[in-house]
Amino acid sequence: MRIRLSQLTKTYKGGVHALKGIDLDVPTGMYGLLGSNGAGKTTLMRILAGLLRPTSGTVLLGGHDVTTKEGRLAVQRTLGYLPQDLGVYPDLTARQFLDYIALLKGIDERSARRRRIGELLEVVALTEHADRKLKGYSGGMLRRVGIAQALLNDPRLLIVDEPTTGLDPEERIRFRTLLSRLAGERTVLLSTHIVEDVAQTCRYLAVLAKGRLVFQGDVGALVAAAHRQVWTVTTSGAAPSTGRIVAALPHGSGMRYRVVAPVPPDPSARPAEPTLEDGYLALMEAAAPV
Ligand SMILES: Nc1ncnc2c1ncn2[C@@H]1O[C@H](COP(=O)(O)OP(=O)(O)OP(=O)(O)O)[C@@H](O)[C@H]1O
Repeated sequence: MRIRLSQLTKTYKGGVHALKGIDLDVPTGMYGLLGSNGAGKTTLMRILAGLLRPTSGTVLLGGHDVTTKEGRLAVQRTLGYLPQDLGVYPDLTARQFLDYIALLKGIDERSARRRRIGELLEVVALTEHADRKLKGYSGGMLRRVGIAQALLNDPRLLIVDEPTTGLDPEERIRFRTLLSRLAGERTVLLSTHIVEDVAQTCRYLAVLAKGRLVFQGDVGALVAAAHRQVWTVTTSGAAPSTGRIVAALPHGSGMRYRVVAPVPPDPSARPAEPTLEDGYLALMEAAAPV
């Protein structure tokens, strides 16, 4: 399902400008939305999910304008949302919890619910834990229950807000692989501040900084934008005084620094091959130099 945003703004009561004139076009497949804390990601996700009204602008999901009541109703059935803070009932088992959400989503027929929940427990690899109470689940397992509830209505658009925060490395990799598998013909919009999650799963991404869209395009273009902006500096110990240091490793009797800066941070600096993280940091550096 294609997403088209035009001139989208959100100003909260009290005057916080959370989104400032966003124009964005999201194709089908897995799409990353990167931004630091407070950049406006959750605000954007909640507007897309129809839970928050924008101050101005249009939001088209598969051609329906979700800023109108008719548009929201039209897309409700084709949208799945995993919020940052999904509340669960700890005394329910995963199967009971999913059954309860399926009822809320209007899957009235008991056998249809049972079948769908069985399928989804398989998809998220929780079948063997399905009859355990949620209070005994790890963070990663709870996140997978969250995905299962978002998939109950087989949505064409799946919105996931910072799903890997706080997960251990194995769970993070497992979770993002699951999201990639789900993408296929769906649009999966992954909002995160973890650059590696986007690098490993998305071909396209957008970057938000302080409510503004500062990049949209393919991952390769953001990496390429950091060309000749990433440097290796080897010193006897002292850190370079300009640029953003992204790594510092002991090297012989001194130190080797990796630095993101628009110009060489030191006469001895050598250009280094950029990664997506470097591209992201170079963009942030340009938006708000340290
Ligand atoms: N209900 C609200 N009322 C007033 N200001 C808000 C509200 N919700 C968010 N904000 C402000 O809007 C800005 C964007 O917040 P938002 O939660 O969308 O960012 P985010 O990128 O999701 O951040 P995080 O990664 O920390 O969740 C922040 O300055 C935040 O303090």
